[in-house]
Formats: sequence, structure tokens, C-alpha cells
Amino acid sequence: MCNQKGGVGKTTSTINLGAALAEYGRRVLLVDFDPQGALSVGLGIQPHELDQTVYNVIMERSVEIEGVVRKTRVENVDLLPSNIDLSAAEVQLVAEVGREHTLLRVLRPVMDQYDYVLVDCQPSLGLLTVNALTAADGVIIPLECEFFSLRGVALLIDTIEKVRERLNPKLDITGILATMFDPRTLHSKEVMARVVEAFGDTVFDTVINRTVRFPETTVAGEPITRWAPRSAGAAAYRQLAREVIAR
Ligand SMILES: Nc1ncnc2c1ncn2[C@@H]1O[C@H](COP(=O)(O)OP(=O)(O)OP(=O)(O)O)[C@@H](O)[C@H]1O
Repeated sequence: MCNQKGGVGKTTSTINLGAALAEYGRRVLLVDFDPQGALSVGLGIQPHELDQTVYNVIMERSVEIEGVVRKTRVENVDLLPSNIDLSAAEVQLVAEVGREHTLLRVLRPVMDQYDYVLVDCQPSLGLLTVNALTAADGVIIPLECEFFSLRGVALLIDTIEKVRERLNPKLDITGILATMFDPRTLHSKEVMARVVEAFGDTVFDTVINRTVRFPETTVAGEPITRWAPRSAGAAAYRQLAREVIAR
């Protein structure tokens, strides 16, 4: 889940797509790859209380991923948590041999235990994000239905193409996900039309509406599929899960 713009719905989409995939019987690992630890918080975990996180797994050879991955309250959804420690990794990794492949290397031992591994990137195109792109089969780009949302997408796609050429030939854009859509405003519809015009079939049919239900789920520490299972937001992420499975 990648977009260097902040606050576009990366974390919300990682949690809720993961939970929806799990409802369809898929085994899911969520990787919090943002030092803010919002994904961990959104699943009811206090990141600052953790002794070991994804940071220790990628920086310390003696720490094995199996000991750091934890179960969540959601059946079939596990979490590799993160906290502020990860902010040091961006600088520390620069000196490492094979620095772009670090995340892929540490995920490999657990990869066959899951049907989907979703990585929640931080809002930057730095080395941690390049690590996520190097480990991934596909990128989902959440795009806020706001005027400036298309700014920066060209740079993101350029980065994805460079990673595909130089580090990970199988990398693909799985889809572009329109988020924070407000069906009452012409503005949202205009932005959506421009996104479809620019990216065509790459855009998921699923559109995530703007609703206060999502901030509520963060406070509750639960995905929307559990917090408000019959809400439109839960239905939307279930539809997205079906699209992702189909793609
Ligand atoms: N569809 C939505 N409707 C209303 N609020 C939303 C929606 N999706 C996310 N939010 C809220 O917007 C804020 C930012 O969302 P989120 O954390 O998912 O974005 P992000 O791209 O991961 O942010 P960052 O770049 O900081 O990691 C959060 O408070 C979240 O609860």
C-alpha cells in the first residue's frame, strides 16, 4: 500500500482490506512499515510498549521474524508491528549490503504461511518504501478524491518503474484505489473522472467513501468489518477484497 502523500488512506486500507481478505478465508500478514505505527494502533496494539518490532527483525540478524509476528483479535490476521525505532532504519540500512532486499529477505521464512502479505508504507519514497516495492508482487495506490491528489503520482509511478527495472521485474500496479470520495460533491466526482481518464482499468471499481466511521475504528482498534460489519465502509472493503482476489 503505497503513496508518498500523507493521509490518503494507506493504513486504513491495509487494515480493512486485510480483515476483508481474512473473512474470505485468506491467511493474511499485515506489515507495519511506518515508524508512526498507526497500523499497529489500528489493531489495538500500543507500539511504544513493544520490545521488538519490524525494526529489530530487519536490523538484527539474531532476531527471527517468527518471534515478532503476533496474532491480532481478527482471526487469520497476523501483524508485524512497528514503532518509532523504525525511523532509524532508513539511515542505518544505507550502509548494508543488499539494502533494498532486506524486507524481502526477512519475510521469506514466513511467506508460505500466508495467502497475502500487505505492507503499509510510510509517506515517503525513501529506502524503506523501496524495500517494500522490492519485496512485493503488486502495489495498491490509495488516492484521495481531492484536487491535489494526482500531484506526485507521476513520481510514484516513475519510482515503481525504476524498481521494476533494477530490483524486482515481477512488480506490477495491482490497482489504484479512490478513497475519501464524497458522493455529495461535484468536486469528488470531477477528481474521480480525472483519475479514471488518467489510469483507466487500473482503477478499482470499488470506491471508498469519506465517513467518520473510519476514524472511529482507529480509536476502537478494530477493522471496520468488525466494528461496523453492516456499514457501507465494511461492504466497500469486502468488494475491494473480491477485486484483489480476482486480479
Ligand atoms: N474513507 C475515509 N473517510 C474518512 N476518514 C478516513 C477515511 N480513510 C481514512 N480516514 C482517516 O484519515 C486519516 C488518515 O488515514 P490513514 O492513516 O489511513 O492514511 P495514511 O495514508 O496511512 O496516512 P500516513 O501517510 O500518515 O501514513 C485517519 O485519521 C483515518 O482515520
